[in-house]
Amino acid sequence: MHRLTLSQRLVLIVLLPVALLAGALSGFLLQRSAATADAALRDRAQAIVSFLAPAAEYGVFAGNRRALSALLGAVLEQRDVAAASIIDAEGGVLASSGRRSLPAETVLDYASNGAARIVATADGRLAAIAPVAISPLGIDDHAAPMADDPGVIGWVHVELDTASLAAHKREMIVSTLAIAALVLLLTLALAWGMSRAVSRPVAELVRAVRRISEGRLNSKVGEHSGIGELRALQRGFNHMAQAIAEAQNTMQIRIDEATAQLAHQATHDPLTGLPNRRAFEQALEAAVGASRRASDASVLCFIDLDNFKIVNDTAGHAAGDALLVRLAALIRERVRAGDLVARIGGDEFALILHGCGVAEAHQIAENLRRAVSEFEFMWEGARFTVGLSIGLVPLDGRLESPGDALVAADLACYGAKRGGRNRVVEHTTLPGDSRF
Ligand SMILES: Nc1nc2c(ncn2[C@@H]2O[C@H](COP(=O)(O)OP(=O)(O)OP(=O)(O)O)[C@@H](O)[C@H]2O)c(=O)[nH]1
Repeated sequence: MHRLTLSQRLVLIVLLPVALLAGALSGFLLQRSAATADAALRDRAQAIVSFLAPAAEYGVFAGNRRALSALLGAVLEQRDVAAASIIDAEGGVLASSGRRSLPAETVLDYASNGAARIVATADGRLAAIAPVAISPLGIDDHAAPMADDPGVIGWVHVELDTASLAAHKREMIVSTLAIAALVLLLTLALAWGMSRAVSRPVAELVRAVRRISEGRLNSKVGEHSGIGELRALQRGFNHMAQAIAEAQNTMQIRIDEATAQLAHQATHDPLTGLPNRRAFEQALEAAVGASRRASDASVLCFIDLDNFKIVNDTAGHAAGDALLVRLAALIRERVRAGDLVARIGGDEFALILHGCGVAEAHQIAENLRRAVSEFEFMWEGARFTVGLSIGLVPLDGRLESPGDALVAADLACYGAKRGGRNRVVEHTTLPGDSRF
């Protein structure tokens, strides 16, 4: 039973009681109708002999066999009458018609010992026996003659064939079973339709829940169930699935934003928004590698602000911060789109000028230096100017590592500081060289 599907269970729930009821009702009706048919046949047999006995009185009394035979001929024309006979009080057959099942002695036995007037014979007939009595009043329903009544002068006996009764019973059984089968078939069709109306939406919901649990959150079900409660369930499910999908989308967007923000924070300077030292070191490693592998030349510039500390000390840290932001933008505007500008320390910046010759790099660096030195920073009425000391190193494949490149650029910048600040100095010797 536990292996049955929902649909099969629903069909069984409806069909079982109906089948039991149909069986019980059919049995009851068949029994009742069989009993009624039996009783009707017995009544007919009784009625025939009750009519025949007084009619035969004169013939028996007079021994008029011809009249009695004519009487029996009329009786034999009655429906289902298979045989009839009239016997005298001693058992002598006065008239007989049809093929009798009960011999005269047996009829006399039944009659004389007062046994039932209606008996079933061995070959399936129904026999009715009635006395023929001399009575001025005839056969009286209220005072029927008894077997040992001296007025009894003979007996009439009629045998009814029960074949048509049996056929009638068979017809009853067949038609009752056919009606029961029809009722069961109709109930089955109805139960099947009902169970499908319930089980199909439920199965669809189960499939959708499974899809959602597998991560397919856009799963929906149809909202066209004919059953109101199920339709409400379908709508509710779709709203719920949509809410889950939207919550998931919102969450994913926030996760993506947070991830992007974290990635940006990991590689950018929060004050100026420029790539930070970490991003710069990665870019420098790539540039040095490219210069050594494919002679893909670049130029590294190490930039240190001149006299920046004065701004901090005079106008405060916030002023220093604001100046750093302005200078970062100023530098960014003056290099090419593909060049890298990074803030790698407090007042230190670095440039990687990709695919750039030394002469062009000098031009760019000089342009920057001039622009910064000409820039006047105003803060609360005070005016500040700063300069740039720039150390320039060609990444032409001769430097072995990013570390070497950075040391060389730092040294060149230091040279610019030593040379009086606000200038561009190119580093021309190699690491390992005694002058490096
Ligand atoms: N406002 C601000 N100041 C910073 C920041 N990071 C570093 N500094 C300051 O920048 C200054 C850098 O020192 P120095 O390079 O010696 O100052 P300088 O005046 O430029 O000296 P020279 O390079 O010799 O010209 C220090 O006073 C630091 O406190 C920052 O993020 N914001």
